Amino acid sequence: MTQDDLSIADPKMRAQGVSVFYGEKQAINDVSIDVGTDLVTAFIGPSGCGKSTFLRSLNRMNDTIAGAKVTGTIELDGEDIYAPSMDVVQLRARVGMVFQKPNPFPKSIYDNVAYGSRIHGLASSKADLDGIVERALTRAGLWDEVKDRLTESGTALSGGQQQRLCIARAIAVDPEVILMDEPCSALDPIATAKIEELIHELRGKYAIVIVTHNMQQAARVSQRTAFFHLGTLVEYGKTTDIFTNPKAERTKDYITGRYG
Ligand SMILES: Nc1ncnc2c1ncn2[C@@H]1O[C@H](COP(=O)(O)OP(=O)(O)OP(=O)(O)O)[C@@H](O)[C@H]1O
Repeated sequence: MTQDDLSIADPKMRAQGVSVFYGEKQAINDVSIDVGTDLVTAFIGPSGCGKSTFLRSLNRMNDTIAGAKVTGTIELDGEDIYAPSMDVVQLRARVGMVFQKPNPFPKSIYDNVAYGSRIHGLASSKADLDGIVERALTRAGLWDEVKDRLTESGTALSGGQQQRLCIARAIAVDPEVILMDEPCSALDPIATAKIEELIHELRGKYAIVIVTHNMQQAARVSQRTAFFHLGTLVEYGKTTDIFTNPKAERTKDYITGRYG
């Protein structure tokens, strides 16, 4: 793997020698990567290269897939997230996830955002919870559009609004990292632009990792890019370097559209 001058002195997350298996099949092979606190990191690569698999290993979502096994180490602030003592529910609050297809709960807009805070007991009163919901919706750029319809179902919103609702739901529990798995792939260009804008605004508040098929999107939203191919991390570097001066032949071929 080619990796230079990444200077992430104090990484939020550090993966070392990570491999992921589905039964006998190995989907990720010996991947090591640091995720920076104030950065947006994009995972790119052709379909099936393992981007989503690796992303899911960062908050143990692969635990929910029968037969999936992760080896190597992944740390959050230096703490092994696969240690037996790790509380997976807490972990997933600290490392939140936004999926490809917006997946609001069939509950009110308010309850969607309040859900995690209720589970984790983060609010001491109704007024406190109201504040958490308003702050999360504001941060997700949705408050003005929904403040007068908080009791309506989250599923009644447009696709782009639903995705911002899911981002608000992730934000509401005060995560440290937000993982986004192709968050715009089901959205039109206007809704996509809003999510990209939002990613800019959220940068610095959370470490963000985004899987995207769209190389222009990776170039627009991220400061670090990791290029995966056939389960390996081929190249990881500053986004500008990856797109203007890739070191590996395979990266060059991919970003110039020769495959994928
Ligand atoms: N639940 C699963 N069970 C078995 N194999 C899986 C499972 N999920 C993914 N795989 C396999 O692991 C490999 C990596 O898949 P993954 O979805 O991580 O790739 P990806 O790069 O995110 O692809 P895409 O861009 O198409 O979403 C593929 O060969 C895929 O078929």
